[in-house]
Amino acid sequence: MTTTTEATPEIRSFEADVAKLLHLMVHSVYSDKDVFLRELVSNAADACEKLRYEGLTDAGLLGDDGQPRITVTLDPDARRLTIEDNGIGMSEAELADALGTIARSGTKAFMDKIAGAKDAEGSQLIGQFGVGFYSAFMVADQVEVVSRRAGADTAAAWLSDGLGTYTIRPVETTDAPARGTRVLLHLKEDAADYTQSFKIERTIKAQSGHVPVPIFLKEKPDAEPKQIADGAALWTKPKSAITPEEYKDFYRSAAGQFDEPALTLHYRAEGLHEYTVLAFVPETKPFDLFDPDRAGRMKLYVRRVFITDEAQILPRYLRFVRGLVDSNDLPLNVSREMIQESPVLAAIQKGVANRILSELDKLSGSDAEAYLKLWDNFGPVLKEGLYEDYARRETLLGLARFKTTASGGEWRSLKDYAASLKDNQTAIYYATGTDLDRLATSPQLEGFRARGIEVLLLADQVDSFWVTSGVDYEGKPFKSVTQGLADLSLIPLPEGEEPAAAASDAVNGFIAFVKEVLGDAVSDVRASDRLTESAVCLVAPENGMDRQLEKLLAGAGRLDTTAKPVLEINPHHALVEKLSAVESNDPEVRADAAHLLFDEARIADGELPVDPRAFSARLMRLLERGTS
Ligand SMILES: Nc1ncnc2c1ncn2[C@@H]1O[C@H](COP(=O)(O)OP(=O)(O)OP(=O)(O)O)[C@@H](O)[C@H]1O
Repeated sequence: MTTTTEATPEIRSFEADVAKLLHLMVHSVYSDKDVFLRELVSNAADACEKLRYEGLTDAGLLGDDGQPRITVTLDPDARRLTIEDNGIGMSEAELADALGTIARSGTKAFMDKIAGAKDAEGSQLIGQFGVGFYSAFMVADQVEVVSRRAGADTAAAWLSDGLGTYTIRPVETTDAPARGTRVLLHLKEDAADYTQSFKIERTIKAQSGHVPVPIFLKEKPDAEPKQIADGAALWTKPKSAITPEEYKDFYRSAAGQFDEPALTLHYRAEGLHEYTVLAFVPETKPFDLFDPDRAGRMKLYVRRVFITDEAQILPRYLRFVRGLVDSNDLPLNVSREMIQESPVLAAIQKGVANRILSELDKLSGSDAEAYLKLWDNFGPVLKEGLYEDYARRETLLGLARFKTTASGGEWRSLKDYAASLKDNQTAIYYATGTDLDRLATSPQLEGFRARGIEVLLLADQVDSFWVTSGVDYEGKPFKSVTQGLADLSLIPLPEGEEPAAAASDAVNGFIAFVKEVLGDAVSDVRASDRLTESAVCLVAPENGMDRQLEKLLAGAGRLDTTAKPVLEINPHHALVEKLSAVESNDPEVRADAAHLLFDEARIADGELPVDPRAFSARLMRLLERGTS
């Protein structure tokens, strides 16, 4: 065995984000500093699991120490706390890479959040962003990490006071764990109680009692280690032997969440394939929910050996589900790459996704309030499945809930909607936009309201995509209220109400005039049957793209050209009737009015006038006329 020579430690700076994060972490006063222990124990357990996995193909890595173990050692006299594992360990390069940067995406978002977060939220955030290790600096003013990678004959030490720089140096292997990592915390004065054994034992049992690696505690450096957690994987125990509290603790330590699970699912699948599932739906939104990679975090185990958390066990629209699947059938020595191809994994993926959706469905029936809360959090993500997962579309449509013009702010299902269809109603109508309140008052809805036709108000970005993907519900297509002709005349008005008379010749003449004036700016100008109060609105041409989707795609630079809208004019609006009566030999007023009506319709849609300067000149001209 060779040992390394003493060298001057090299001083390195933290990546800018780490330095900022450390500053935030140390200077925010979290009420719950205990999280650091959960993070370090969880890293130690991960390291043991990684070794267990690599040991499958390279038994030599385990040497004569095949039992994974985490040892926490207290030293009250020196005010020190050490967490040591005999896991995979880190080489010098890995140390610098893992403990000088932040690997995960979304760090910027995290920083913004944590800067404004309240105490409890702050500690919740730490685990979710893969910044767990740095939480050590909440309680320590110096942290030393000595590590020796499994199978390596060198060891290295990382040292930092968390103030912007760290050093890395090679150390003698005799000063390092025989294998794995030792994290030594020089505790701050006000964190001295983390050397009290009862406190550490209680905290570890509560936070990390169910990690699949046994944990030992040494009250003093020379004390006998005492086992405080058995490392028995919680999911292998029968359901009846697990308390809700134990599930919750496991969820928190495994998922890095600090809330309660909104739904806990624990079952064993038997038959063709045998596997155990322990999955949780969080009560609050994890912060990586809308990360661009949309990666799930379900872990895959094979007979209690952690294999990977990148197997994408669940479809991406279920990425908010946390937990694990432990398979009995996959070969233990399967490579991570091969797993993706495995028919066993495909069967697991199918089975688990179906089961989760059916549990959600059950919950919607048994506890509507809990379900709606869950929908409130994850509905926008689940709806991605409507255009990504054709096979489960019907199930997902059944799970979907909507705010509608008839729901008074509550959620409605499509079943509710279908039950209140009007006579002759052949489509499910919807309006898309970015803001629910604005949507509810959009002029395009007026005619539908007048006939008591319910309209789904879709304010999530994803809505524009699934509604235009050829979806239907019980044979009824989804149709935008801003698209094509409304055809409302076929649907009877409420009793006692008369349909509006046909547009007068003067109005028809005015509409033709507006069309001529606007020319190429619109694809058509026509009398509207969807307006009852407003004078004008814009809709998409019959076969045009939904206007909201068009705006989204154009905004993202994914459309070269956009369709010209149709300007619909309410033929019974008092202003329209008056304008129609303006002498046609006063073309200037009528032309100004035509442009202003078009601009007004654009403004109601949240857009700017075509030419803001011309708009204001026309408005001034008309106001002057009106007041002179
Ligand atoms: N005890 C350890 N043994 C081996 N590697 C470790 C250990 N502790 C930390 N690391 C390495 O440092 C990296 C950063 O750790 P950190 O706790 O900051 O984030 P993470 O564990 O990746 O994410 P999360 O906290 O969300 O689980 C880890 O990914 C791992 O590679």
